[in-house]
Amino acid sequence: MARLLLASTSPRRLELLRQIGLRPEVLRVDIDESVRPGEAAADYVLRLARAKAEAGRAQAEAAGYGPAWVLAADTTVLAGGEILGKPASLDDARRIWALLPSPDHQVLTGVALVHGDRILSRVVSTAVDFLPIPAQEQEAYWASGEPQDKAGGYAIQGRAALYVAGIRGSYSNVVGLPLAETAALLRQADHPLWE
Ligand SMILES: Cc1cn([C@H]2C[C@H](O)[C@@H](COP(=O)(O)OP(=O)(O)OP(=O)(O)O)O2)c(=O)[nH]c1=O
Repeated sequence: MARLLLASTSPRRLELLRQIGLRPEVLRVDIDESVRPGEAAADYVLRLARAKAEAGRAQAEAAGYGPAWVLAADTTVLAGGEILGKPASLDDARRIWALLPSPDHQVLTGVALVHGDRILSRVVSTAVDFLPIPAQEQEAYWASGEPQDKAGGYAIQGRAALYVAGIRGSYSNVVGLPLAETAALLRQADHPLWE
């Protein structure tokens, strides 16, 4: 049995993997997600994805799991030269939203896969053309509960679809896990996709 472990508590990532017919077990890992001074966005998401996957492997080994593939990812938004995480408050969200339509922004996801002593990883970037959120809609959007746990303070798969004029690149990457590229990593690590 090819045991796939997902070192992420993001319900979106689990849902995306299920969409392509995979049924991973979920591990909760906690790592420090602070950005290092001067760190580029691509380096940041790659470092975090790898750290989550390594932490997942350590946890799986401690729990006595047999051979497994441990998958992890981290998503962030790059706009106006700034790395934007999850908004801490409505004021913070307003500041972040103002940076998104300029005229586009990048969503970057780092993906890492650990198997045995190998670690495979890559970064995928999607450009999102984002419309300004009208001032009179901002409070209600915040109150919907959707922005709080999302990088950039919005969810393309949710209400914020109405602010997305278009994207260039992977849609699943924006939701938190680029599926084509993740499948490529799994094949590279000899994980049988469907068995
Ligand atoms: C831009 C955008 C982000 N997101 C989500 C994807 C990620 O789950 C989240 C970014 O936070 P992450 O830190 O990448 O992931 P997480 O905290 O949800 O889960 P974990 O750290 O346990 O792996 O933002 C959307 O769901 N839709 C979007 O349109």
